[in-house]
Amino acid sequence: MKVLSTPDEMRCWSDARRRAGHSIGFVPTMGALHSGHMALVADASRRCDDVVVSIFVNPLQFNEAADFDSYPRPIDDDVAMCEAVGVDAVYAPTAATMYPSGHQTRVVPGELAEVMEGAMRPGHFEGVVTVVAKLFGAVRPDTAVFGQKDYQQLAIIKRLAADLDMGIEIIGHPIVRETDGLAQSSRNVRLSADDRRRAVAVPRSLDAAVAATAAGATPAEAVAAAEQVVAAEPRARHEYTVVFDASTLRPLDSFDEHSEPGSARVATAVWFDDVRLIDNRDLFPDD
Ligand SMILES: Nc1ncnc2c1ncn2[C@@H]1O[C@H](COP(=O)(O)OP(=O)(O)OP(=O)(O)O)[C@@H](O)[C@H]1O
Ligand SMILES: CC(C)(CO)[C@@H](O)C(=O)[O-]
Ligand code: BAL
Repeated sequence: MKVLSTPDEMRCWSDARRRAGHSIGFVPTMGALHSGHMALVADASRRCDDVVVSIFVNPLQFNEAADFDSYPRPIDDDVAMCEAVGVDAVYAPTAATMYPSGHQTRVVPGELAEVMEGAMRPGHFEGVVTVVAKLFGAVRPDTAVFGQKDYQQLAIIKRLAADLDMGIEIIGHPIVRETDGLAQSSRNVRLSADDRRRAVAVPRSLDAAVAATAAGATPAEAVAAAEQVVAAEPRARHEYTVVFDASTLRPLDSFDEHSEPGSARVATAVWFDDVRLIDNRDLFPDD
């Protein structure tokens, strides 16, 4: 497995693979890898001949300096994990390589970035879309796999690839959960043992929204059912719960045209101390 650290090295590797007739699958990450990331890698390797994983904690997408500083960075473990599952190349540039002095171009996302995470984290998606465009430019993948855990990010990146004619297939991989239902996330390691147990309130709140919807609730009632579960957990600080159209991400007032699987979702953000957890679910699951 190759570990590459500049865009030129990355492009050169990728061009050679493509000349050899290989297709390239790409999994962009910020490191602190867990089995959720490994599921994305497995997905990419089923679809493509070679798999590239990028590891870069992108300063441009952090709207809080403390969150950036405390983001876990176990780079040696991450590289070992990639090697163990047969990743072909890790792209791990430094911030100075990605954003050398004089770097000034930004990619601006559209309306999809204005709600939920975009409303709560000003500038976040401009940072995400800019770095993903740069990573795509260095890796030049045929296919890129993103997690549905960051559902809004996935929708925005699908638009990025389509709107900028990138010719890259964007795949959304289902959320990988711990046995108690908590979505796997790099930030989970920052929860205390007690908060980790209590954090199950986050997926349970989404379960409550799904159950309420199945019982005929309106979107507002489904949100209230979810919020009630979080409110019952004294260590949790609720930030938002939204029921939205799965394609446009617009909040829903009614389910009149949204009763099919995949048509409407619920998303939430909840804090435990200084750790912010996000999660989302299909409101009309077909299982
Ligand atoms: N539990 C999961 N299931 C599916 N995909 C996931 C999961 N966790 C992360 N991903 C995906 O992995 C990719 C890289 O995410 P990232 O490196 O930010 O990890 P993370 O666990 O989401 O960390 P955090 O949310 O704490 O920043 C993203 O496409 C993300 O959606
Ligand atoms: C896509 C991404 C790697 C861009 O930094 C990041 O937002 C993430 O890990 O989801
Ligand atoms: N996985 C989302 C990246 C972020 O929280 O910045």
